[in-house]
Amino acid sequence: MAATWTRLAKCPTVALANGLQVPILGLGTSHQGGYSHRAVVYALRECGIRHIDTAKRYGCESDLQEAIRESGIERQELWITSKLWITDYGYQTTKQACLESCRRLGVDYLDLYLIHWPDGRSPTTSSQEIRAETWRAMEELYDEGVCRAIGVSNFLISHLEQLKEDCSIVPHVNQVEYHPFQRPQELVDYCQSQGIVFEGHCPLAKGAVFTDPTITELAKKYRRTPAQICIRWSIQNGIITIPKSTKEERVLENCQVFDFCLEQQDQDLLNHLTPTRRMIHLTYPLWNG
Ligand SMILES: NC(=O)C1=CN([C@@H]2O[C@H](COP(=O)(O)OP(=O)(O)OC[C@H]3O[C@@H](n4cnc5c(N)ncnc54)[C@H](OP(=O)(O)O)[C@@H]3O)[C@@H](O)[C@H]2O)C=CC1
Ligand SMILES: O=C1CO[C@H](CO)[C@@H](O)[C@@H]1O
Repeated sequence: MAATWTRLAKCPTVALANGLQVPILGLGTSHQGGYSHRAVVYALRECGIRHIDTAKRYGCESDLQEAIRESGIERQELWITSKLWITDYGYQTTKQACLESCRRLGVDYLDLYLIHWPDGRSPTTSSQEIRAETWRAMEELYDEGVCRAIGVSNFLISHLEQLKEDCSIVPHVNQVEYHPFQRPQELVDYCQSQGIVFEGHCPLAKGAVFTDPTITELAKKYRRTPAQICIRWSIQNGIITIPKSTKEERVLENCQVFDFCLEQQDQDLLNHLTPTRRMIHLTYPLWNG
């Protein structure tokens, strides 16, 4: 176990526009597939994970408080991201939802708070208006120090362009689906040009990439698993990645990605892979740029 910790202690970070450093590898905690207290404690205590991605929607913020407490890891050593769910969009509700997430997590600040999806739900206001109002509350949460960084998730270029008209703080992060089958390069480039850090979610495409012949061949070549190839690929592209597993042995496997390197030709292969399967969030464009 100590060896893994040593490797993760060297886990690179990605700098946000305000200078904060985000560990490039985090742990996802989506409700899909369930929550495992043991896996989270194991990730923190035994694997050296210091970055947790969660959301009100996942329903596990209170469980995470318990896992963090049990891990014994100090608050200031952790990077905790949570997200505002669509039913809370709006000025007052956003502020309240953030404080409630903090309370459930047992923290007095979040490292990063994201608007989970671009489309809020309100019968009376247009989405752009809701987003602007919501963002104003996010900016205040940032100014008040409740959130050390603020951002968005699943925003397309059009959403970011609209938000630009209304915001005084540019989102620090845009968290979007990113794996070898879904490579929104135009969006990645746009974010970079605006000083927005692009973060990848769903890095294993929930397992769909594991049977791809190119990925399985690379796994054989490097004597690694398909999951490790995908995680390493994201890291080598400089993209923050947050795989989730409820199994301790897989959490460990997903962390063992700092002791090998994909050759440039193999990185390029994955950067140009033709997806063999359509993935999640089907309402979104399929990117393979
Ligand atoms: N902002 C957003 O809208 C979204 C954010 N996210 C975030 O990204 C995180 C990761 O995405 P997620 O949707 O969970 O999916 P992932 O791409 O991380 O895949 C998770 C699935 O892969 C399995 N798995 C994990 N590691 C391995 C391994 N080494 N070998 C084989 N199978 C493995 C898991 O099963 P098992 O548990 O059995 O190991 C689980 O079924 C989320 O948990 C969430 O935090 C995700 C989707 C949308
Ligand atoms: O983060 C996520 C995980 O699951 C949700 C579905 O309930 C998604 O909407 C979301 O993007």
